[in-house]
Amino acid sequence: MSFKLAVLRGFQLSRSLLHWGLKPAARAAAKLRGEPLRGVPVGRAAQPRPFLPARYRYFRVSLGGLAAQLQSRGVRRLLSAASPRNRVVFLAFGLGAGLVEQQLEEDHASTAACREIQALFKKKFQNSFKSFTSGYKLNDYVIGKQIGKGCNAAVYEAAASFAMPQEGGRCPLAEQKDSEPHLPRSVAHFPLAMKMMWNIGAGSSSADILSSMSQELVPACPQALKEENRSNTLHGHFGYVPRKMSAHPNVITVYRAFTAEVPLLPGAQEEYPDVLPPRLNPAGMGNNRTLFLVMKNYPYTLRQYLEVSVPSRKEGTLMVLQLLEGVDHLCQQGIAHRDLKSDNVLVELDSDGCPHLVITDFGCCLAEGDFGLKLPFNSRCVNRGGNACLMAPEVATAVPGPGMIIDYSKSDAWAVGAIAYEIFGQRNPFYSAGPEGLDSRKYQEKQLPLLPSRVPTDTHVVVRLLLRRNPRKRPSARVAANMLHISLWGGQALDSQDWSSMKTMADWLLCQSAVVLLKGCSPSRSTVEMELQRCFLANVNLDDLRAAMGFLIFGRAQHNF
Ligand SMILES: Nc1ncnc2c1ncn2[C@@H]1O[C@H](COP(=O)(O)OP(=O)(O)OP(=O)(O)O)[C@@H](O)[C@H]1O
Repeated sequence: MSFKLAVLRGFQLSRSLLHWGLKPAARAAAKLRGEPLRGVPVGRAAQPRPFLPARYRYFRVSLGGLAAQLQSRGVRRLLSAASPRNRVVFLAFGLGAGLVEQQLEEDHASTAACREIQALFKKKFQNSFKSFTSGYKLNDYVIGKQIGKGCNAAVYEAAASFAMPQEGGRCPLAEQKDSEPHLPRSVAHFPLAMKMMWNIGAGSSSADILSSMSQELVPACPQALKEENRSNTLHGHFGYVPRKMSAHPNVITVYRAFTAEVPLLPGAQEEYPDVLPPRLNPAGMGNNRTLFLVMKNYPYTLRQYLEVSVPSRKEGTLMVLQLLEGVDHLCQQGIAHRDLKSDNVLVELDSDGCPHLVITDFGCCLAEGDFGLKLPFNSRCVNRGGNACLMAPEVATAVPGPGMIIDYSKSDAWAVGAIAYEIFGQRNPFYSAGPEGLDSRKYQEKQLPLLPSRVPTDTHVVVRLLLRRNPRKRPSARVAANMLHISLWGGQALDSQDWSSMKTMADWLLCQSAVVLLKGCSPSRSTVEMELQRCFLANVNLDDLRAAMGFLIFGRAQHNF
């Protein structure tokens, strides 16, 4: 090996320490020098880098040990005794190890900055709910016409005397935004939506109904249930207590949930006679009481919205990003929606006319306290979720058996990838019948159709990565969301910079925080963009950012070939 090459190798080896073995190496070095370990969270540090192949992980640890030894006095003594040629090679190693130290310092500073930024933005999302003591009876509401229907429920527009729009158009229960002029008239006059579940076989006592329809209560706010029902659920009176979720701008909030006798609502005899109780239809099979859920009334579902509008490039990306933020929020709370589709996403327009998306209909969700996002799949009777077309490959291909588990931690993110085609004006490839249609159980990634050329490259990259068959090679919703945040707001500042430098990233994050804080101070309304930026900063984490950057660089490189 030539002298120059040896020096270069020494330096390169130390650089790879930086890249792959940074924290273990630095820990070992600090330990050898008897210094206390600072700042680096242990659990996080132990996680493998996204592109470090498993076979190199052992190597990472040994490189770490090597870096530590380079710092030790013994090696320094060895250095002084070595020939000039070897000394230069050792020095090159030393320089690299010095860089490890420097990078570690940057890491400490960036981790601390991330923590502070998170704390600043992690305020609880307020869903503009005002605590009323009423709204737990059907009689509290005026019910208008039917606005939707699924396989399990009919949804009606509703208003409540205690929550009617007041002078100036403000509704105390579900606060109207300044975008009211965009809304169809009925939404302004009926600010609420009432979902009446169809009850076949769930019994007629409140406890039985709440128990068997408990998934619908997952997005319910703490005041949604009346005190006695709340304490029943809290004390596990029902066999199964689903997780409760905190509010999020991209997830529906159920304001009220109560049981009542099934009324004869407009269109009932014509549209769903079979599920009515015999009291209303002698041939009906429904129970006498059922569950009612009160939510905000949204003017469109995503499917309806896309039938009448073509989102711009940026709006399309913001829509995908909102779905990812909503899904990430669910994952963080150990909940998988399992039935994401454009009918289960509601849309309203913000004050700038940008579509604001919320995920709704939790009837198929997985929200069990014991297993989190992993479902034991030991029998065919276990329900693996809703809509089979948009079932992620790992769910659709799972075979039941002893010890089998379905991991849902990235399945909703996969569905977002499929819905992105609809957002960008194409047919969802997993819906189309015929030779062009793809089957999530069998498709190959190269069969995925290209998105229209107007779609930004990074968005294209994210969609393709989300639709990877192997969940281990697929980014999580958080990482995919970060990729879009970086692409939307980091581009200009960071394109020309060295992203591997944590300092560059931390500087950018601090700038973003300042911008969002300043925008938040202005009396103007909250917009989709502002809300998304707040979400990003509230969840900012160094490892997820690094992973997002890694995926972006990798995806961009692939896209250009
Ligand atoms: N909050 C709301 N605001 C406006 N429309 C709504 C609202 N909630 C539901 N809808 C409308 O009602 C339809 C049916 O609602 P939902 O999907 O919750 O019922 P479901 O019977 O549980 O559906 P599925 O067949 O997917 O199980 C939706 O597709 C939508 O058109």
